[in-house]
Amino acid sequence: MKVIKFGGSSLASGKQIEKVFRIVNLDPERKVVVVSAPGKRYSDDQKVTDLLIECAEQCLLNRDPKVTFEAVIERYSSIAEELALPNQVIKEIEHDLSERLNGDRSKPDRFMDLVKASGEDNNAKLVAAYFRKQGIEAHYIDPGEAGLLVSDEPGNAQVLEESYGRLYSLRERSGILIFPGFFGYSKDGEVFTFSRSGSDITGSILANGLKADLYENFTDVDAVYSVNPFIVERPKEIKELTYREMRELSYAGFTVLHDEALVPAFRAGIPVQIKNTNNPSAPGTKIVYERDNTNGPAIGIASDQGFCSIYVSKYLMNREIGFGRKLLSILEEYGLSYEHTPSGIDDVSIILRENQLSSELEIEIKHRIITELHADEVKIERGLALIMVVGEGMRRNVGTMARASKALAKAKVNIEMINQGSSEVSMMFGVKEVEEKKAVQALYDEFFAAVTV
Ligand SMILES: Nc1ncnc2c1ncn2[C@@H]1O[C@H](COP(=O)(O)OP(=O)(O)O)[C@@H](O)[C@H]1O
Ligand SMILES: N[C@@H](CC(=O)OP(=O)(O)O)C(=O)O
Repeated sequence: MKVIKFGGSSLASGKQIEKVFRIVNLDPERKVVVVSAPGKRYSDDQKVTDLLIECAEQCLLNRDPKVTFEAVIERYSSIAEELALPNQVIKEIEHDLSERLNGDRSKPDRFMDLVKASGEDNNAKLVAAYFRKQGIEAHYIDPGEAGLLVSDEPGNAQVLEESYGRLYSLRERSGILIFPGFFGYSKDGEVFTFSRSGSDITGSILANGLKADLYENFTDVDAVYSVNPFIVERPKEIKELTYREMRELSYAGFTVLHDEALVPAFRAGIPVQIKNTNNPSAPGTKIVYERDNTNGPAIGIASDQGFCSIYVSKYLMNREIGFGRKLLSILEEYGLSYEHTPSGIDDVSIILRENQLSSELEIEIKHRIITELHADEVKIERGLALIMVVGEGMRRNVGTMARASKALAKAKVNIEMINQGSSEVSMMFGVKEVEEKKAVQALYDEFFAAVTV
């Protein structure tokens, strides 16, 4: 039995949903279909989830959401029209969304989640109606009834362990099960969504809960490429990679799969296959526990912008017990989360997402580190990009760091910081955002030019 998830790009129009129907029907093992909300039809189109967020924001500001509300309904209507679905389907969607928008707004975060979740919920109902119209037994599944329980963290929910056992009983249901992605229910029966792109997580949870043989994730690219195709032209496709490699890469910028979507499948030992809805015969990329290591030290290079570093130096820092703890507890007091902490004998850098650090907060934190920790120097640098070179092969190949730094030097990219992950499957380079493209290209040429991935 297989769980198959379709992303927003695969459900953006009636034509796309017809492809989804054909793909599901091609393989009788494809029983559980997880759907996202309709995504972009072309590059500057709007995702339904973004429209819903706008709608909820307008309500919270006591503004009339009419125009945005109509834009959402128009997206579903045009899909229904293409698929020749009865108007009743759209009437129900309209009714559902108005009810949500007229609901309790006293807890804005929860209100937002309830509205956001309607994107996938209503799309699942629409897709199920289409499958039935095509003569296939298909059922919309309510995640609450199915037992998908999550923590009550708005916009950032986590699955609760007991969900897995409950979801298993879905195996007994007949027909194709159309399950909305992106959200679950708290123990109090309220809707909470995962973080953005979280339908990938739903698919993985279901694969685990139902003990599926495979979790197929259908998107709009033929494979996971060794580097973001927007940075390097026609990069090499990855045929197979490990959970660990994919987790590092998705966390560091491979948006093709949510970085939290691997753990549930990994824990149950279920392989994940990435495939293209627009080209389903392409073999895609398989994510597995172990792979043959034939491609040299690196399998992929991911990068992302929007980081800053807090550099702290103090003579004899190495001898001061508790310095690191005190430093991190200052950040903790302000609720800041950090990504990396490369360190030397007398200095340490803390890398964090810069959108967490306003200029007022920057001044306050700097002041506290100097006065409370008696640091010699504190420097905050913004506009950094982090580049992650990832590969299980690094453990076996000597000199990978030397090759990477030499390639960056040759391209005249200044390395702001280096961090070798303790997992030994990744190394991180911090560079100025303006140098990101050049740096990624240089590393790609170094590690992939002569390699079959
Ligand atoms: N290394 C990579 N390999 C493949 N796609 C990538 C990579 N890095 C970023 N992407 C982007 O991920 C996109 C697919 O993910 P996403 O937009 O979330 O799709 P979906 O709508 O199917 O959920 C691709 O269109 C591509 O632009
Ligand atoms: N629709 C939600 C969840 C999701 O997973 O979407 P997509 O499959 O289009 O990335 C979002 O946009 O965040």
